[in-house]
Amino acid sequence: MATENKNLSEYDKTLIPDASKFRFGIVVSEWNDTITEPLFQGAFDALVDNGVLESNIIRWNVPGSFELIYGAKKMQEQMVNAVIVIGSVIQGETKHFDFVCEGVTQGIKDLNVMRETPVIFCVLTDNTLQQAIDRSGGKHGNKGTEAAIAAIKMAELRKNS
Ligand SMILES: Nc1c(NC[C@H](O)[C@H](O)[C@H](O)CO)[nH]c(=O)[nH]c1=O
Ligand SMILES: CC(=O)[C@@H](O)COP(=O)(O)O
Repeated sequence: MATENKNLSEYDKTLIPDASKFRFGIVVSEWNDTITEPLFQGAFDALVDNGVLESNIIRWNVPGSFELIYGAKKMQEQMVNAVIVIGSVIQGETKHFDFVCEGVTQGIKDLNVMRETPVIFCVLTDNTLQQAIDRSGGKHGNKGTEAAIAAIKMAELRKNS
């Protein structure tokens, strides 16, 4: 199902596990911060809306999405139940978009494979700025909200497995 058929901000609180005892690390890319800041706010608000204490949410910034890999790796070493990485990669004139997107995707995948702390992929990879706006609080909702719910569910799965 494409994003255009699903609002990223919608969730049923009755289906979300109790997150009041969980700690979360959020690593935020500074590139395209007009997009990554609303994504962070969406994630932060959703975590708090589901019982997470504000003091149990750690935020670190990194320069760009490619650095999310290292930031997430170091965040996994903190006492957190799950990590969320937040980035916005927007197509430019060159193939750099392809390499950044592939690199971040593979790097975050590797961290999920090699380590115990789940890392949630909240990295928008858009053709245009408008597509990014639409997915960071615009007409399609906020992917940060979606990522927060995924983080809670994966923290619960880790606790029970
Ligand atoms: N063009 C975008 C970048 N590029 C920067 C890289 O992520 C990285 O910081 C740099 O190559 C140094 O290692 N980053 C984004 O997050 N979004 C972009 O659109
Ligand atoms: C994803 C990028 O690195 C890209 O936005 C940079 O733009 P350009 O390809 O025009 O250098």
